[in-house]
Amino acid sequence: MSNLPFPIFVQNKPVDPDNKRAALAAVGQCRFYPSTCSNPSDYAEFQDICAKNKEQALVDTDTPETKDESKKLKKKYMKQGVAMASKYLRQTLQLDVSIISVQVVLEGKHILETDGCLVACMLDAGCAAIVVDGLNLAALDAAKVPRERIVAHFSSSEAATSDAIQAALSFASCISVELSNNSLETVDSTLSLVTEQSDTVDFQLTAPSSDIVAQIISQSKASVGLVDPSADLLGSSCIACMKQSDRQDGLYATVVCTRASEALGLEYSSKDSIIIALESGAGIYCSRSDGTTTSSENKAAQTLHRLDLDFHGDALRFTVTQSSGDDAKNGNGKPSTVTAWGTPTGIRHLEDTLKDRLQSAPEGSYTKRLFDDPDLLRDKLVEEAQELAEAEDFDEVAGELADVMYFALARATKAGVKMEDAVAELDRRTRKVTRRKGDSKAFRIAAGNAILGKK
Ligand SMILES: N=c1c2ncn([C@@H]3O[C@H](COP(=O)(O)OP(=O)(O)OP(=O)(O)O)[C@@H](O)[C@H]3O)c2ncn1[C@@H]1O[C@H](COP(=O)(O)O)[C@@H](O)[C@H]1O
Repeated sequence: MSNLPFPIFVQNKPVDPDNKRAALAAVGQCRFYPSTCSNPSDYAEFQDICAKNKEQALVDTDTPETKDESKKLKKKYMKQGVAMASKYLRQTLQLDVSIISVQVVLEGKHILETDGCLVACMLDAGCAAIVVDGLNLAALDAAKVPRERIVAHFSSSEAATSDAIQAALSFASCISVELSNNSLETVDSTLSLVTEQSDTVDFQLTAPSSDIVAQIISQSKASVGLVDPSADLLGSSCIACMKQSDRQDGLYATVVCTRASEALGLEYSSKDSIIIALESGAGIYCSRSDGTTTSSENKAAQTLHRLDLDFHGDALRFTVTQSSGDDAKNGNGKPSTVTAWGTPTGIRHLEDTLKDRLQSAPEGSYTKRLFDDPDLLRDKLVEEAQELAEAEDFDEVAGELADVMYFALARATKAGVKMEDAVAELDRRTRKVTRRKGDSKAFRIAAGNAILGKK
């Protein structure tokens, strides 16, 4: 994907619909400063997370007599810390880390006093990277995570000397520099210091012109973070970074898809419609016939999660969730629960069928039987999982996998969980840095065997 400028929340709340900033992070990436970007009670919540990590770091696992107990305690604190951080990101800041790359700016003292535990905690909770003062080499070292997950930040171009950048690059694959003068010369000189192919530089700008943003982003390795931008500035800067549309009306083709990457339709975007989409957090597009943005009716129909620019820089993808209910219409009067190409197939079709069965099922529906009999559903899940585990040839594995998917989807549908929710969880897990041992659980095996034995 091509690069778009991203918001840096220094003073502003990341999600703020009242001030027309409902979905700025939908550009795919954002950075936030926990100490200043929201109200004091939110910061207190973040400090509780730091305190929990400190508790984890202080557990003594060196004393042989108490080693096992201490390890358990450490693991317990770790899980508690990750749960607190996940809640803070998702509920308090309303950032969906499963679909956007979220960077959190951490103070060196918090990293050092938690012996790096806070870093692992924030990354396990779904943050894509942590941002640390590039001059604080002790904190960068104490973070103890792969350098791809660390951004070394310099609060001025004067601080980002050649020596300082080289030192920081031992720990971080991304350098971030605050550009107070918006000087393109500084951009060039900084970029020339970062020679490794995969290393990058973020330039942090306050209220720049969209031309400057486009010029910086056109350089390879460079990204731009905008400090507390309005939707207008961010949207205009995004458009400035895109290639000119080859359509006469200047609109950009926009593929609309679900979180599970199913294409729902093709729409068109203009600068105005992108800005309104970022302001409102809805799937808003531009009409090809009269150039107007789609109606407020549409705002209720699609929640915007993310927009991406394609490799060529002239087509967009909007990832949305459509509100369910056959009466929900999008701006073109099409039912929102089906794709522009008619009835879906595959997993989406099965999911829709199962949802229907929950409302009303025909005589003899097996799915209804499963919904009405939780014990049967549990037993079938165990049975089909075992059959999948023991299947041997290609066809057998495919068939058993289909069975497992059917029963698993029946279980999920009964609980109101959608495939998209599982996809979000899988995406969130890709950010984890710690690995669990993952042994099988004896009591679960015994329970499964009891089910299989009674057949
Ligand atoms: N994908 C499935 C599906 N997979 C399995 N099953 C049923 O699950 C039951 C148990 O499956 P088993 O493999 O154990 O079959 P079995 O015959 O009991 O045992 P074996 O002989 O295979 O060992 C059978 O009645 C299967 O028909 C399914 N039943 C329904 N669906 C889908 O769900 C939709 C709605 O189904 P109804 O609710 O029945 O209308 C259907 O249109 C399908 O798309």
